[in-house]
Amino acid sequence: MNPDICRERENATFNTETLTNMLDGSAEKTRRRREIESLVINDPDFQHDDPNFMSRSERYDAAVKKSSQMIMKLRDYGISDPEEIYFYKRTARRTFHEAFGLHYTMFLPTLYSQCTPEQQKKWLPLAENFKALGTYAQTELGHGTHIRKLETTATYDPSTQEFVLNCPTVSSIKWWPGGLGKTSNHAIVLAQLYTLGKCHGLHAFIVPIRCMKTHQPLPGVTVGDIGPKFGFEEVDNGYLKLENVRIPRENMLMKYAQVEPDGSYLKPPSDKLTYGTMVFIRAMIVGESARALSKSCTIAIRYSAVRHQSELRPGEPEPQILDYQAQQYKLFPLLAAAYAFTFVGQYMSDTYHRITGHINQGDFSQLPELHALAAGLKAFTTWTANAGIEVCRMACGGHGYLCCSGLPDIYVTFTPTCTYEGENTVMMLQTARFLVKCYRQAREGQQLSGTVSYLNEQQRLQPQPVSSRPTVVNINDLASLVEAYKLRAAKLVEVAAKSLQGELQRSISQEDAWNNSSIELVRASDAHCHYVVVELFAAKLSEISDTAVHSVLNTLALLYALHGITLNSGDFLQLSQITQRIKALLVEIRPNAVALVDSFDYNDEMLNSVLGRYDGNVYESMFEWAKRSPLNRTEVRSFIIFNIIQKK
Ligand SMILES: CCCCC/C=C\C/C=C\C/C=C\CCCCC(=O)SCCNC(=O)CCNC(=O)[C@H](O)C(C)(C)COP(=O)(O)OP(=O)(O)OC[C@H]1O[C@@H](n2cnc3c(N)ncnc32)[C@H](O)[C@@H]1OP(=O)(O)O
Ligand SMILES: Cc1cc2nc3c(=O)[nH]c(=O)nc-3n(C[C@H](O)[C@H](O)[C@H](O)COP(=O)(O)OP(=O)(O)OC[C@H]3O[C@@H](n4cnc5c(N)ncnc54)[C@H](O)[C@@H]3O)c2cc1C
Repeated sequence: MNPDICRERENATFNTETLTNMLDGSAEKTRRRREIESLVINDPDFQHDDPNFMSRSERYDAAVKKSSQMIMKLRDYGISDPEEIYFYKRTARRTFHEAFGLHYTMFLPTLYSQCTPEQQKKWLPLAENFKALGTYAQTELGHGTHIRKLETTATYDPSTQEFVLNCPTVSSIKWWPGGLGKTSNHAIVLAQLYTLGKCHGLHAFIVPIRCMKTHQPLPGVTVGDIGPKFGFEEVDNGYLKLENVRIPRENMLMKYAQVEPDGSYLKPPSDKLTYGTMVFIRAMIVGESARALSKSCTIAIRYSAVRHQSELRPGEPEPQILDYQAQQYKLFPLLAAAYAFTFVGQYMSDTYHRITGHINQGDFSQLPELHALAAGLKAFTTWTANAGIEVCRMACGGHGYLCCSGLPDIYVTFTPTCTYEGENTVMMLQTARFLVKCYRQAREGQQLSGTVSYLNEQQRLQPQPVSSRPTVVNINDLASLVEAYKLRAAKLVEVAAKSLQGELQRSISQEDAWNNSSIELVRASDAHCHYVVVELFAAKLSEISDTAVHSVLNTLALLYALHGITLNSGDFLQLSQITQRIKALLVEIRPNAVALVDSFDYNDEMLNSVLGRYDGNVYESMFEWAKRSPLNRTEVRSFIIFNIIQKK
């Protein structure tokens, strides 16, 4: 064990196991999670070479093999709890996505949430036994964001009681769905529904695309892989062109909207229920932001504890780079954000399941807030985590740029979360739409609830415009900082609403007024989400009984809130002593930095990083890894070329 990393662990002021148990929910949950992870770690079937040493085709084949092995092994172990399946798979996946990812994350959830009981009876056994292997095909070459303008059509033929699916133009070709290119034999296809000559908008259809026996594309189906990407190399994101493909009427997901045999259309209680799967994934991505950022912090902070470089004081030995204030200022606010997003991810998942429970009982009243919260937090956390992963990579110097550091793979796998499942700017504008509506309701005296109730509060406190009020902050008191973030959010929502109002008074259209206020609208959503994150971090602290853990997390929460103020100092009254306070907090966190990342409890296999190894033996591991590179399988590779050059 590297002596530096040993010393770091000896200096910690709290028990990492206590914090790990808190993050898992209990000591028993930690035990069970580790037990499941060890099933993968000790399984020779999952000991394979680094995918970075493979070609794209080899990576895809290996991913399909791993997905298949996981299915069989989970069955053999009798593991069926979704959370335990997730622990097993994320250990086996390491940093990468799996070939059957879309089947689990979107195809199955769509069947669960949008099929009638009769349709579930038919499709769930097929899908749960992987006979029907599916994806979610919504995006087209011409449209990803603006889904009301998707062009694929599903036209009902009452004479045969079938839907005829068509991609009428090149821009209507389905493009991007994960697992579509080579893996899936079915797809949930989002298409404009036409019946009795009328268009009823976007609906979901189960479309067979490959023969379940031969896996050959079915008649009228053109399908394939869209080619190499920035990352996701083991995933066959694909294209799908449908030409007069007929499916039975019963293949339209009819839990909310129906087409009768004669073609008559029965509309849903809300036309946004078709968008439900997207809300689910957005809500889940918040937790993914926490995991990607916490893994990156684990790697960068452990490496910074064992890396010695330069000279702090002449004549002294080279210090650990973690002792540089600049290195701490890079990494510790990200460590604080990783903990904040861990708690927000738990809150978002709980809120999603609570509200969808009400929706399943027919109460749709909280759907707007769920959509706004999931959209905003997905954008806010992925933008922060995306940038943070890059900071962690660069904080590791040249070795961070090596694939064996794990950081490039974390980055290229995580970065599309800022785009897929709702492009982040678009999502922030969706949240802003909800905030402006709530602001107007508060102005009219309506009582708001949930995460926007502060808009009432600000109205009651003082009738004068919120934006004119100074932000007075006690920088050592988290409650005071939460109030500052609340006031900032209220201010920026008011500024956005007033910008809209001002635009409208110039008698331009609502749409142009909206577009001309987009900057204020996005900033209002960002401030709202930032307040929600700070508020939830503070609320979590009140649940922690262990004083040592409470103290170290309180320090992190203060750092997260104060650092956020310096990043947005224009919105807060710039408090000169904030920087000094931040420096003092960095010093307070320093002795606990490694223990705090240890508490995330990532085993080396999942971390997949020679820089972030638990034992800190970095250099030896880097050299061993490099020697396994395919280019090193022969001592000489281009001798012929050198020969030609030398002969000239
Ligand atoms: C099983 C374990 C799972 C674990 C998973 C964990 C993590 C996940 C990790 C990885 C996932 C792996 C792969 C994922 C791959 C990615 C897959 C995809 O990308 S699928 C495609 C995603 N595409 C999109 O997200 C499209 C984005 N665009 C839209 O959603 C819409 O076009 C829009 C921007 C929202 C605009 O819609 P529309 O034009 O219809 O609406 P507006 O006119 O703006 O507003 C009208 C009204 O509707 C409300 N609303 C909009 N959307 C929703 C919604 N989803 N739910 C509820 N309500 C909605 C909106 O608020 C307005 O209301 P009001 O103001 O009251 O009028
Ligand atoms: C790795 C990956 C996996 C994917 N998997 C799937 C999948 O499985 N199934 C599927 O259906 N799709 C999938 N997608 C597609 C994804 O959902 C879309 O790319 C995403 O919804 C963004 O849409 P777009 O590509 O059309 O971007 P665009 O909307 O064209 O975005 C381009 C720019 O336009 C801006 N913009 C667009 N509209 C507005 C507006 N109203 N106001 C202000 N600015 C605006 C955006 O902010 C952005 O800056 C995947 C994409 C990726 C990268």
